[in-house]
Amino acid sequence: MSTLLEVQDVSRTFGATRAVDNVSFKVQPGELLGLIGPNGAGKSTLFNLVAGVMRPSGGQIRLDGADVTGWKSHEMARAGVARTFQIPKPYRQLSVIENVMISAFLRERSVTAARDLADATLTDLGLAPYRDRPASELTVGLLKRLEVARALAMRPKLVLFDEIMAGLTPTEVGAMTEIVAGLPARGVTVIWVEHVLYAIMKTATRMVVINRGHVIAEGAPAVVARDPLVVKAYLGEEMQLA
Ligand SMILES: Nc1ncnc2c1ncn2[C@@H]1O[C@H](COP(=O)(O)OP(=O)(O)OP(=O)(O)O)[C@@H](O)[C@H]1O
Repeated sequence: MSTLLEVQDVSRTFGATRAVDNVSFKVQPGELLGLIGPNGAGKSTLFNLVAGVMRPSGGQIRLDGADVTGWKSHEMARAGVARTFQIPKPYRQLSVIENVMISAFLRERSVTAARDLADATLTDLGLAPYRDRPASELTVGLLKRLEVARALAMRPKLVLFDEIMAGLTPTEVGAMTEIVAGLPARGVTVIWVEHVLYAIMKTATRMVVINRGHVIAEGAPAVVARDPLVVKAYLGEEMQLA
């Protein structure tokens, strides 16, 4: 199978800050890649670069073998890359279904087809009971789900999840973990930034760890959890994964 995403020697500077510094990694179709690291490590910047929100200062990004470096976010969305934001940004006055339909229109032209795709996505995410509520009435946990639904209704090949577990109760984390874990089987490859480590470490098929803009470790969750560099930079102590 050919590589889905290749990030090669990618950098992004903000003045004197090298937020992302010569980062390289590859993602294969069907992977669930966890991206972790301390606050300020460069994770969100990396997402912004892959999603076309920002241009890299250097390096190359390839999607399905094509050079997409510097593409804008709407071009990346059309090419199959969707993302969520750390702070959900729904259209608060619109209903849940309307919010998801806006994403569905990226793939569907008719209102009926967009509504069907949005309804199917809401059902998958357990949001069907809230279909006609204004987004402004949702709890934090449901807003996070809506954020995920909006990304998935774009029918992406690759989805970038940015801290979708933040603020969720343990029960909600469990339900969201199941949703994320089921995506590769449905043809959606995932890169997931998360500080809720027990959820990401048990779900990801591979981890990339960044610190100060650099990749400091890469590999299976159980291996990364014991890596001395990762322990020192981020974990504080070794993580035991069952
Ligand atoms: N728009 C910007 N302008 C200036 N500096 C920025 C900008 N965005 C990020 N930075 C800086 O780049 C570095 C990386 O930030 P980034 O938000 O990518 O880290 P992060 O790993 O996502 O952190 P967190 O886990 O807290 O979300 C930080 O030093 C940050 O202050």
